[in-house]
Amino acid sequence: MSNDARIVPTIRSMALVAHDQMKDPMIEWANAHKPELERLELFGTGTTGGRIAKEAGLQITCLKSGPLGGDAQIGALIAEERLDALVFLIDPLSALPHDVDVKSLLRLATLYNTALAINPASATLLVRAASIEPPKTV
Ligand SMILES: O=C(CO)COP(=O)(O)O
Repeated sequence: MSNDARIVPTIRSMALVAHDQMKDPMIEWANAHKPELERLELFGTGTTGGRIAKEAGLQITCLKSGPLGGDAQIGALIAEERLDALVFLIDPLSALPHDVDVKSLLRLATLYNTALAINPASATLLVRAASIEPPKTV
């Protein structure tokens, strides 16, 4: 990825992940942003992705459930540079048995400069930005 692309990224693919307490907000958010999301290649962890497919009617590739390796699979997509953006609605009030996987995913998103939103407000700004074509470089 060139330096320009790292500063003004093009977003064509996005992963959607939500902890249990954040799944209802994720569904509400996905329904509110369906037109923008339909233009992207979507990936999701098992339960989040399944609910988005069913309750928002979006086409999404569902990986394993987060605690069973789904977070690691999303991290692998990032490491393979196959993912442009991640919306990860994190529950700030619960302890999670797979916290190491959550940390690893956030670390990889940071390392690879993946566009990242961890709450609905920033996710909205991210998906809006994703629908704007970046300026052409000369
Ligand atoms: O646990 C998760 C993210 O850490 C989400 O996984 P599910 O979408 O399978 O619930």
